[in-house]
Amino acid sequence: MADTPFAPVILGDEPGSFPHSVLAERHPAIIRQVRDAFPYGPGQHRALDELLKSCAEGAVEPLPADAPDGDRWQEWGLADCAGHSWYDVPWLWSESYFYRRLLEAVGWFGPGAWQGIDPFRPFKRAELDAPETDAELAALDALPGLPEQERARALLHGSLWGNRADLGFRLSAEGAEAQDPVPALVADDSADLWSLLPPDGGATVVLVADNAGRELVPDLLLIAHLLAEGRAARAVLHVKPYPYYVSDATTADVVDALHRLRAAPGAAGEYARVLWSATADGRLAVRAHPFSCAPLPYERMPDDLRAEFAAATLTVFKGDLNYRRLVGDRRWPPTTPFQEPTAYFPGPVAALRTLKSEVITGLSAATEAALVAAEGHRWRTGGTHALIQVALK
Ligand SMILES: O=P(O)(O)OC[C@H]1O[C@](O)(CO)[C@@H](O)[C@@H]1O
Repeated sequence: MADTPFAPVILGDEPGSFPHSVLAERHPAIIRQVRDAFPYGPGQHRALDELLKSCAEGAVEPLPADAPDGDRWQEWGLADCAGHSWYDVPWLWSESYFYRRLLEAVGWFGPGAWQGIDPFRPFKRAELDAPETDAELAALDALPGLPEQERARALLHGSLWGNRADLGFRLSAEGAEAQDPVPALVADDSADLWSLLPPDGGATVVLVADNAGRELVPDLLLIAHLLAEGRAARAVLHVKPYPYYVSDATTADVVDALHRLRAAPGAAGEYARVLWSATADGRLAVRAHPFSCAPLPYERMPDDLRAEFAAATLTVFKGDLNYRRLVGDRRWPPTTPFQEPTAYFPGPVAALRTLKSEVITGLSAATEAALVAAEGHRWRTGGTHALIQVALK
């Protein structure tokens, strides 16, 4: 990291900036949507009102004294952030704490009848049940006739572009889904990725998942392919321990996605059978580590997680938020080599991400110049560009 230029941490304090709009507009919109989606009682409505007020004009408040994860949040910086405006603490921290507080407001942490009821479930289910998902699954029937490398590439790109299916993003980026993605990737290290996963190579692949539904389904299909072709002998899927950033995948969402696949006709059902037997014999494991919902960059991961990533042949981080946490949520010069901010990572690491926030590394100067000339600042946050970046060790 010695040669890496100083890159300031992103805050949400600049009116008109993208991070500011997430705090000022997206979070209130999410509260409204959740409130409308459930027959909550007066206590929950009051708690949601208080959260709305706090987000709009207040300061970050401590957790209740009996919060089950109070100690963890102290470790994660709550004492430093409490009392400050949501806009003046690191944006990554504010966003994560917002979801933590929202879950508390609706009773997720219990005790009581609402304990464990995911406030985002109706949105995630609607997406999984949408006709677009049927069409995407039916398209898999074209794959069995193709050479393995082409199938592998198609499934890798399916997983990559699946990251556009992000419900939180769509809430405030009206029309984003309808815009055509720009097919050329702004960075493409996929040759390095495949070099780590040759057929019958016996690799262990860790996939740090992002969204449920139409992102998780192609992630699972990619895993099924890696296992079926021996490109991976074992896979570990990391999901969130609690609902987060609206559509992030939890274990319940993995179960829903697997049921959806298993019920599908044709090739999709075949992939489901591969996954189902791999979970039964331990070749595919699901983990929900508390740090997956931490408001911190992965550079500060705990030792057990570091050991797990160190033992993997390749760890794949999906999506925008995981990218922010992998490289650090900072204003890097875009030409900073991806290898520099990920130098701390204990093994080979890949990022598959569509660009939905301002953080970016690893671009060539020519690519950056072309993006700026064509779109100004918009390419960073519009969700129409994507990248595959790999840091080999
Ligand atoms: O689902 P993804 O790809 O992680 O994207 C979620 C992104 O949405 C945001 O809330 C705003 O873009 C970011 O904080 C986050 O990076």
